[in-house]
Amino acid sequence: MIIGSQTSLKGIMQQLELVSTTDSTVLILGETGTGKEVIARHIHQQSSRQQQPFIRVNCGAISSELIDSELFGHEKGSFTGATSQKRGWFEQADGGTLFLDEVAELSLAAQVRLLRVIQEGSLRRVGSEQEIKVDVRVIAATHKNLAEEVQHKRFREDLLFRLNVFPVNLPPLRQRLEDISALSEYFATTAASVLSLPICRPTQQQIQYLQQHSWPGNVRELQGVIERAAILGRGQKLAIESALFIKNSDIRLIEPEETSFAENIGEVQHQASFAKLDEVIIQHINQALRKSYGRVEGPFGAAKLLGINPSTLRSKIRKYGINPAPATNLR
Ligand SMILES: Nc1ncnc2c1ncn2[C@@H]1O[C@H](COP(=O)(O)OP(=O)(O)OP(=O)(O)O)[C@@H](O)[C@H]1O
Repeated sequence: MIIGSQTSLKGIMQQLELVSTTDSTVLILGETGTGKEVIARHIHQQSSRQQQPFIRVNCGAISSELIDSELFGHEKGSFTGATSQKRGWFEQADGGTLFLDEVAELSLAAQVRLLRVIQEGSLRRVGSEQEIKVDVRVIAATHKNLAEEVQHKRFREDLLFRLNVFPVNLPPLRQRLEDISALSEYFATTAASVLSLPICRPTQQQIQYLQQHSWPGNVRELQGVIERAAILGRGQKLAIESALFIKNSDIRLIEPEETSFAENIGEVQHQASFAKLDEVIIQHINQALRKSYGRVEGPFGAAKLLGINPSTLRSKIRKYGINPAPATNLR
């Protein structure tokens, strides 16, 4: 279920309708938690490959020594530890879709080989001279600014051109506040079912409260907050203020009590009324970071805007767990 397909994501969904049925490579760009994988799966499901495998590979999670073998497979004995022949992700996705998540994390050497497979539609397993034909649709995603990565020579320009046939820019949640209501309702319903609790829907006032948050973790963060709110509310209400408070404040505030977590809820809710100052500070810092494109220091940095020392700002960023990265679209 893609929430927002009739609102903030409507334009994107219309584009996806056009591209899904083709075999075009798609590059999905967006901050962490904006729904890149959700979109990749949707493209696959709308394509003629829907009955074939959809394989997701987190390129950032594989060590550079193993990446070739993981992507392209290997022959028995091709390196120490290669005790048997192995088909790589490309071969496993044959006929279907390979979703290369965090593609910017690939080493430059792996990028060369990836480009070759995409262009030629064939690969060689590690330790083999034999060309194997593969029919794979590639969808790649990253939260990084690839143009910047190319500039810093961390990403190959030719691969970017090849991947960037059809770019999809997913906006961060703070730029699609109109979806917070539907997303919260959806997550509240799924949380209730998972937790076997009665469904509690967010009130209008709670939606407005949620819309004031900056959501550096985007939809994933909202999902976590709503689930926590359902637990804290024990099936009677969504305890949203407490859920956000626990996330943003020092968790030790509620730990010293020897009583159970559930018994602490009343206390936490009482403390939550004092949490607003933290919330304001976080939002203000986020606003300054957005204005300064994530720069902390320097004449155009966020510290200057806020009138504080960069080191003070850094310690606040750490304290509040703020993500200082700017919006990462291809510019
Ligand atoms: N539009 C949406 N409708 C419903 N659920 C969504 C939507 N967007 C994201 N989600 C949910 O939010 C969570 C994060 O989404 P997803 O994993 O697709 O994000 P991502 O951008 O791929 O994250 P990362 O960059 O960290 O890999 C998932 O649980 C997903 O189901």
